[in-house]
Amino acid sequence: MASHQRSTPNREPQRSPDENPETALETARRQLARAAEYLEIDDTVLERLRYPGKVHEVTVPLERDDGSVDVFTGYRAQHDSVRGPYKGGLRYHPDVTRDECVGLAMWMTWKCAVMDIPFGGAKGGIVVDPKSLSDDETERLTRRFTQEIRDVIGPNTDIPAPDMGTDPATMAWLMDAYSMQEGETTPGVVTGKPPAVGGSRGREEAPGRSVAIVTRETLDYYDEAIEETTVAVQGFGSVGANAARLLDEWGATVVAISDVNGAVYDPAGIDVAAIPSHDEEPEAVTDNAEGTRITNDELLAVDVDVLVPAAVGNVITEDNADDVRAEYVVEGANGPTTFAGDAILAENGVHVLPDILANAGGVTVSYFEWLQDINRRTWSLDRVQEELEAEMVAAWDAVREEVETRDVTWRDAAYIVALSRISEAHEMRGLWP
Ligand SMILES: NC(=O)C1=CN([C@@H]2O[C@H](COP(=O)(O)OP(=O)(O)OC[C@H]3O[C@@H](n4cnc5c(N)ncnc54)[C@H](OP(=O)(O)O)[C@@H]3O)[C@@H](O)[C@H]2O)C=CC1
Ligand SMILES: O=C(O)CCC(=O)C(=O)O
Repeated sequence: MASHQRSTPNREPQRSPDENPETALETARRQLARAAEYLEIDDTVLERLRYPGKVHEVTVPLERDDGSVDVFTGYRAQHDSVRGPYKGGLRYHPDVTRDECVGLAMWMTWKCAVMDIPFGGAKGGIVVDPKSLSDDETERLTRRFTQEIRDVIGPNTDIPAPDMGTDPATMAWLMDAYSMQEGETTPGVVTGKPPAVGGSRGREEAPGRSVAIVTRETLDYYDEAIEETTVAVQGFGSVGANAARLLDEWGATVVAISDVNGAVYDPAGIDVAAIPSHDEEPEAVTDNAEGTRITNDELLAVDVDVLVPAAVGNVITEDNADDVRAEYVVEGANGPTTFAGDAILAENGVHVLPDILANAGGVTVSYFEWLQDINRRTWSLDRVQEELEAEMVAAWDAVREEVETRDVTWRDAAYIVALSRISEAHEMRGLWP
């Protein structure tokens, strides 16, 4: 094991779920408990799923451009690998915590299962504001972080990918740092790389594309014409910008978008293709989009048909869920709705298409990328988009079937699909070595 790395087995004190209910981990555990009520899952399997398999905490020193040294903390939480290698993104953000990584890793386990992808769930990150780093500093930080987690990642063990604050360039540095240590080029260790170094065409836009596909299928199911639909999107990064642009292309009117500094609202529609995404130019929405300036909180309450929260977690809570006027909430971000907020939306008849389904295009194309890497093949963009379309429609349909047969919410239905597959795999493999 690399120096500075501390692996902690499952030693968390048993706490009531009422304590600290707003964390990603508590929300994930409450959602798990709720979905389990619909299924006959072995208690020991259920208890196991409440905890991560392992959480790795590492110290990452960084030499700044001026020669000074700062020290950052990084995590890799590995939740469950019963269906395949751990899989999930790396987040560079000042609010990254151990518990947040564990909650996000749990969601990855469910997400891969709802898509029927042979991967488990992981998530990691570094507690850092990426905007405070130069490109050279980001590269050095990423290479050192890779060195610290090298022993616990690999193409058959745990395969990282981008998340908030990381991008294809970050993944290329990770792949290079890992490959240098291995002594051979190992593209399958990470996904979301640039196509020049084994990345898949279409990966960057994939989570936004899946948000758009899930929105389209759902509107169609409820007999709503997409051309008559208005949409508000919070966050204009990999997920938000691509979702907004596709929905606009398919005929919807995007009336509100946002970045970290606030939102812009124009009931006549915003030309989303003309606004740079976060990857192209951070904070570009409030600098470029024309319309009325509103806050990110106000965006959640805009009178639209579809609301796509695609930035940070915990934005729809018990305090503001009643203000949501959209009929459909399609979760682009991971965990944008708290457990209490979700209950209010359900009571108000709002259809919530959950994150583990809606933004799963990212990990699905990551799976395609991994297949291309380990088989040394390259797929065309058309093939990636066709296969993503087919996978998303199949997953949406499996969830729709549970919605209809059990008369449950879309979130509960997605959890039922995922948990059935995971618990069956656990029961077949057995708990003990
Ligand atoms: N990237 C991926 O493959 C996937 C990401 N996700 C999830 O989607 C969400 C967004 O990720 P991604 O698009 O990659 O992130 P990016 O870093 O590409 O973009 C994030 C966007 O959100 C804005 N933003 C940041 N903080 C806030 C805030 N507090 N309030 C409102 N807007 C904010 C940013 O604004 P600014 O430009 O001003 O900084 C930017 O527009 C996350 O929850 C992530 O976990 C889910 C599936 C896959
Ligand atoms: O592409 C991946 O492996 C995971 C992306 C991710 O972190 C997510 O879906 O939340």
